[in-house]
Amino acid sequence: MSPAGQILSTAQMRGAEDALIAAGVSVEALMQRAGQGAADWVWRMAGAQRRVTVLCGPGNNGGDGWIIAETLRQRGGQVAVVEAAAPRSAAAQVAKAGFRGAVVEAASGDVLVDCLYGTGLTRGLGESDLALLHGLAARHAYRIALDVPSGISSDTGAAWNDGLPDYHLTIALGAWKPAHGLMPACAAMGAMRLVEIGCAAVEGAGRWIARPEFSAPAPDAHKYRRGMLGVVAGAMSGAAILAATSAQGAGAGYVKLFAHTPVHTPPDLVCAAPDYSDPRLSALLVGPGLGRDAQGFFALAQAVEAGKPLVLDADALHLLTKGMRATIATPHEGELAAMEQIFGSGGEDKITRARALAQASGMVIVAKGPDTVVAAPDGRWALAPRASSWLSTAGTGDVLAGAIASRLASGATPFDAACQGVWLHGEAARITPAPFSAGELVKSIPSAYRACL
Ligand SMILES: NC(=O)C1=CN([C@@H]2O[C@H](COP(=O)(O)OP(=O)(O)OC[C@H]3O[C@@H](n4cnc5c(N)ncnc54)[C@H](OP(=O)(O)O)[C@@H]3O)[C@@H](O)[C@H]2O)[C@@H](O)CC1
Ligand SMILES: [K+]
Repeated sequence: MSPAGQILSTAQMRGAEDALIAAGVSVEALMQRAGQGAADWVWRMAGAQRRVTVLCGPGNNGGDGWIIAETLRQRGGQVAVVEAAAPRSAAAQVAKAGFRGAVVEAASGDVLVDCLYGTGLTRGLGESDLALLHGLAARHAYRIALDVPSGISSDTGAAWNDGLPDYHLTIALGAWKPAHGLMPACAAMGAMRLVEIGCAAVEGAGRWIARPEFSAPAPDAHKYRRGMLGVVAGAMSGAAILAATSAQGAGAGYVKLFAHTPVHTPPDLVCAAPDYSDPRLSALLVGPGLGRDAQGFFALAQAVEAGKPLVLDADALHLLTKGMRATIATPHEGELAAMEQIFGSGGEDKITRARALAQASGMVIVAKGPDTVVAAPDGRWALAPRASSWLSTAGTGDVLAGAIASRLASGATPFDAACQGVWLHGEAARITPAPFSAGELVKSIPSAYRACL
């Protein structure tokens, strides 16, 4: 994997930095790279006209701040430093010694650069740090967080303190961190930019879900070769029809609705009684609108028995039993908790939880929500880029499940199918005029697909 998009925990980031240091790069040189790269972004926002205040804490995040301040000063920027605490590390002390500008007690200005704490924060901010941060945040209209906003856990995205300021820009250093994609932290980060410092690819790193690349069907393609998906309908057939419509737009050549009683479907969607013996059937989706009664359980058990690549969503995730094998599951928070009960897994944050559940269940887990995590049983994991908050409406999960199942039926590996479906869903939301219903969202799936050709 390329190091460019990798997402590293604090421990992995330290390892990557240690590897650079072992290869002969000094900590001071790394700090210069990080600080100067960040200063470029601050300069883009502030230029020479706007007054910049850099808040420097005791660690290397503060060290970066001193370098940012000096870099801006040398370019002719108006910059002052507020020193929350004296630097503790040798590199940060060198950085401070290199600053030739003004150090002030309290400041107002146009742009605040928060370099109070970065990845080394181990507990909540104390009262004086909080008061300083709040006061400065209130007196600066534009706020930039360096690496991560001070007061949040870089590994989990949790806030150590209540009521932390929000930011217009967050500049990640060296690599992305889990907090850049996890709630609640990522909601307060504004735009996000990365400054590279030369880290190599790290084993076990996460990655961002990126736009997939698809190609037009081969000249001799036919509907079965492009993938045939069966969507199992249950008590509420509307949800299954929505998922099936999404699947039709996401690449599968043939989508069939399996219903025990005839359902009125659009003209291009075939409805038939469940028959899983067709060897051309390449994947199944069960769960949207299934119902949680005995009939729902029977339909789920039948689908599992078919032994096809299988996507589980919604009610199927509540009916699931430990022995049932499936390929991909797409739980929201409540369904994730229900699955954790079934498989006996858990964890502190969403990435850990999704990875633990993937390992315990043997399925690719799409832990969906405002911060969607995809995790595979082999340890791979990925985060979805921030998606439209208008997705918080009924039926959008059915659209997602349909898109993922369609990619699986089309021949993508389970992990890729999950990531591709998540991307198509996010892109469809981006291009659909808001506010939208799930029915409007699903109409944008083909356009999202087209963006990948
Ligand atoms: N290493 C490198 O090569 C590079 C690192 N880079 C930069 O370094 C940052 C990570 O640096 P860091 O590890 O020094 O952590 P950082 O968050 O600045 O401060 C930790 C200090 O604060 C203290 N402390 C912790 N919590 C506290 C609290 N609540 N209240 C009070 N004190 C608290 C803690 O000491 P403690 O009290 O826990 O013993 C420690 O002294 C990273 O985000 C990036 O900006 C880049 O320049 C690239 C090169
Ligand atoms: K910070």
